[in-house]
Amino acid sequence: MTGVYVALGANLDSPERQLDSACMALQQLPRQNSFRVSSYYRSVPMGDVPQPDYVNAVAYFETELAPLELLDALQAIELQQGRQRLVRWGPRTLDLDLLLYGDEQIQTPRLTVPHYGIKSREFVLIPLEELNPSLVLPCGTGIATLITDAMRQSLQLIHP
Ligand SMILES: CC1(C)Nc2nc(N)[nH]c(=O)c2N=C1O
Repeated sequence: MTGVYVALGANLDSPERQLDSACMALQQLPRQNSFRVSSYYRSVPMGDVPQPDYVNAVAYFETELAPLELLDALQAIELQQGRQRLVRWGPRTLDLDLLLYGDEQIQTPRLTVPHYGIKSREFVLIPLEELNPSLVLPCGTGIATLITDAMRQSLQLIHP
């Protein structure tokens, strides 16, 4: 079993319900256990495409699925929940991004792990810290060193 962290994001079609459904689907994945999810946070859209605020969270679970099998499973859940890739960095019903796969560093045409935004996105770092304050990235950086007061103030806790 490998411990993995997945970022959840949604800003269309009842985003909180989208994340609830995604959490149910993640818990149904084969060969996984120890599922935990952070609180939900409201965040201002990153990027310059006008769109509604996001609801973000991070989930943790252990899996026997290989990285690309897990990626396929995440993309299937996104599609089941109506994900349409119309505009790059545009609004979406559900985004599931594989942030970390154990301590592995993966670089393939389909998958880069750790996720390229993991060190800069407050809507990833704050929920990650909630799940594991002492988390150290494969490069050796502790996530606690990456979080600023400005990041904390930019996110609004929705519900634990
Ligand atoms: C469009 C882009 C880059 N911006 C985001 N902005 C926020 N706040 N949350 C996201 O999940 C998110 N996802 C994205 O893909």
